Amino acid sequence: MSDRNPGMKLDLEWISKVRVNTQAVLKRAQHIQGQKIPKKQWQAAWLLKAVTCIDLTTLAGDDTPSNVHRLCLKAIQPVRYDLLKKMDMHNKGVTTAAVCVYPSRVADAFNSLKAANSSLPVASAGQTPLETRLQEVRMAVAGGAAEIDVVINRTLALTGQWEAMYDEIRQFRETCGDAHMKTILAIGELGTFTNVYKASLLAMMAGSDFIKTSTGKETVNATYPVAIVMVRAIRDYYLFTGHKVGFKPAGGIRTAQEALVWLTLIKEELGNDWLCPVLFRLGASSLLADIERQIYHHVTSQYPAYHELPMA
Ligand SMILES: O=C[C@H](O)COP(=O)(O)O
Repeated sequence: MSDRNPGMKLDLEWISKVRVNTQAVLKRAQHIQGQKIPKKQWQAAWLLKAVTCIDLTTLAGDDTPSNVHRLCLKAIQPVRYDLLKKMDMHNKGVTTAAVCVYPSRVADAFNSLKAANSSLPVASAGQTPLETRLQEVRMAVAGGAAEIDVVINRTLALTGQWEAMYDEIRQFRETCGDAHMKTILAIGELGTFTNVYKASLLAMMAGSDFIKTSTGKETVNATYPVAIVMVRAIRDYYLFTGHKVGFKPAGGIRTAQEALVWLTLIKEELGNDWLCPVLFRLGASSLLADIERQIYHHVTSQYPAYHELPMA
C-alpha cells in the first residue's frame, strides 16, 4: 500500500463551504457511462486489471470456515489457469486485491491464506454500535486483518455533528494501528450529494486510507453519480494535502461491463495513478464470476457452462 494518509486537523470551515451541483454531477456520470469501453484484448486486459482490484467479499450471517476457505482459494486463483495461460498471464501473479470478511471470520481467512502460502491481505468489515465496532476492529487486527472497513455513524453525518464524527473515525484509525482503514460512508443513507462530499472530506481529514461507498447492505449502494462526488473530494483533498486516498465502490457491482465503467470513471476523474489496488478497490461478492466468464469468452469465443467456472 502507499504512504498512509495521516489525516489533518478538522477544518470545519472547509466542510461548511461545500456545495455540490447535482445537475453537473448527474451529467458527468451520464457522460462516463456513455463512454466507449475497450474491446477484444484491451477489454481482457482491463478485466484482468479489475480482477486485481477486487476485494473478494463474503458478508453473510451464515459464513463458515469452509466457505471462507473456498473464497480464499478463489482469491488466490481468480481466473482459471488455462485461460490465463492462453493470454500469457499465468505467471504474472494475478490475484484479487484482498478477501473481505466479517471480523469473526478474519482468523479463518488469515489461516487459509497462510496455509496456501499467500500474502493476500484479509480485510474485515463490521456494522454494529461504536463500542462493539471498536471491539470488532481489535479482534480483526488480532486475527491478522491487514485492512479494516469501518462504517460511519450516519446519524452524525445527517445531523451535521462533524466534530463527533471526526472523533469517532479517529478512534477507529487509532484502533486499526498498522491495518489500513477503509471508511464506509453508507451513501444510500446520507441524503444529498453535499452530505456525501462533506462526509468524504471529513473521513479523509480523520485519516482514512480509503473511502468506500457502502456496506452492500443498504438499499442504494455504489452509484456512478455518488462516486463522482466522492472522487472529486479525493482529488480536492489530494490537491490540498498531497495525500492520495483510495476509493472503493461496493455493493451491487455484478457485471464485467460495470467493472469497465468503474475503471473508466477512475481513469477519467483521478488519472492512472489511482488505477491500481493500492488506491482502487471494487468491493464485490459476485462480480468475479462474470469477469471470469467474459475472459473465458475472450479466450475461447464461447461462453462457459456453469460447471466450467466453479466459483468459490
Ligand atoms: O463490501 C462489499 C459488499 O458488501 C459487497 O456487496 P455485494 O454482495 O452486493 O457485491
